[in-house]
Amino acid sequence: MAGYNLEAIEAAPLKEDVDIVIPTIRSLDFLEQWRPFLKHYHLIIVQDGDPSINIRVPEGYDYELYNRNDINRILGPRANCISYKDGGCRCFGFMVSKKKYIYTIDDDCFVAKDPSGKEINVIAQHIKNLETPSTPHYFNTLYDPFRDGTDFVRGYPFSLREGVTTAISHGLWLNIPDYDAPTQLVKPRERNIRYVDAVMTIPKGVLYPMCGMNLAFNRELIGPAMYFGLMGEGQPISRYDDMWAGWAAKVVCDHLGFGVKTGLPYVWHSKASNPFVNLKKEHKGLHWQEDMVPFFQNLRLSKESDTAAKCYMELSNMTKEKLTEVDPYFEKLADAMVAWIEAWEELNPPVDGKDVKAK
Ligand SMILES: O=c1ccn([C@@H]2O[C@H](COP(=O)(O)OP(=O)(O)O[C@H]3O[C@@H](CO)[C@H](O)[C@H]3O)[C@@H](O)[C@H]2O)c(=O)[nH]1
Ligand SMILES: [Mn+2]
Repeated sequence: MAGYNLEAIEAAPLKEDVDIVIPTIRSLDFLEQWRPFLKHYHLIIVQDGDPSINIRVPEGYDYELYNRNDINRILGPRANCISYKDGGCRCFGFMVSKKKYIYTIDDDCFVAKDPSGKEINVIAQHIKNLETPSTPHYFNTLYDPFRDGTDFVRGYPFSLREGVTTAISHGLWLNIPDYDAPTQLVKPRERNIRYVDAVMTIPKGVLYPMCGMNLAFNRELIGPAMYFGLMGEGQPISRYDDMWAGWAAKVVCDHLGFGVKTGLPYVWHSKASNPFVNLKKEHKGLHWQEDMVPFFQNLRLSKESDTAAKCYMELSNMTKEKLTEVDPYFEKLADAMVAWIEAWEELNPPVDGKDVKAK
């Protein structure tokens, strides 16, 4: 696609502009294998669970590490908005970063190979996805027209070919797919071995189940809407952290005129979490998603909400108003959403008194 120097994006991995956020309750040994691709980047590690455990960060990495004591110290009374004993604690890392882009990855994901056997540079592909426009208003049947060797197909209106700024790049997984507990239970041996060489824009008005395992986004544009909710210990729900963030961030992107892509790059997801444990953690979410998804599908944000933070405050009011009838938990979640935005704004004061506004 003319006008975008994809070679240059590949050669320059934007190391000054990207932070890598890793939530972990296990070990960081997986970083040994990632060294060729991740060693140039700054890591923000969010250690979940017992803060007295010392976790080892493999040699040579530049990193910040936060445990629960650090989160409590930095956020004070607002620390309650960060989940405990749930991968959703990763969003604390989004808040303390100062970079334009975030790449977040789970600690059981490894370097995947493309069908030619070449190791996949996840950051290079996510940056390509993010630095080229999305096309949410009309579907291109040859997928992302901004990739090398393809373009807009016949019948694609020229007025729409400029596209919109991309805010989210959702990458996929080989080996262990991101299934819910019931699907894991009935297909314990299923593995994803299908490498689909495609990136596509998720159309405007369409929601999707966003997985936090291999995800990149522009935190300047959409960071405040990437709240992974209030889940885990002390809450009636877990493992819907990324789902909540994905639904909210998509409606905010649609409202502000930003795009969301899904597809490449792949990671190799190594570990199947225990489906029985997952069922216990997820069962309320399995019921509530039948209400949460229509809630996000039907809501309309106001014209006055012209930044991600303002949209998110409006979403918090709507959550309280509409979802509390599903369960009183949603009132707590709505309050946590407000605390999240207040904490975000304290740690990320608007530059020159201004937030990033919609186009
Ligand atoms: O209490 C916890 C549990 C986990 N983590 C860290 O979060 C990620 C993902 O955890 P895990 O690999 O156990 O979960 P999966 O089922 O394979 O992954 C999917 O579930 C999602 C919902 O939480 C998650 O985003 C998906 O990728 C690992 O890094 C764990 O160490 C944690 O911090 N606290
Ligand atoms: Mn996993």
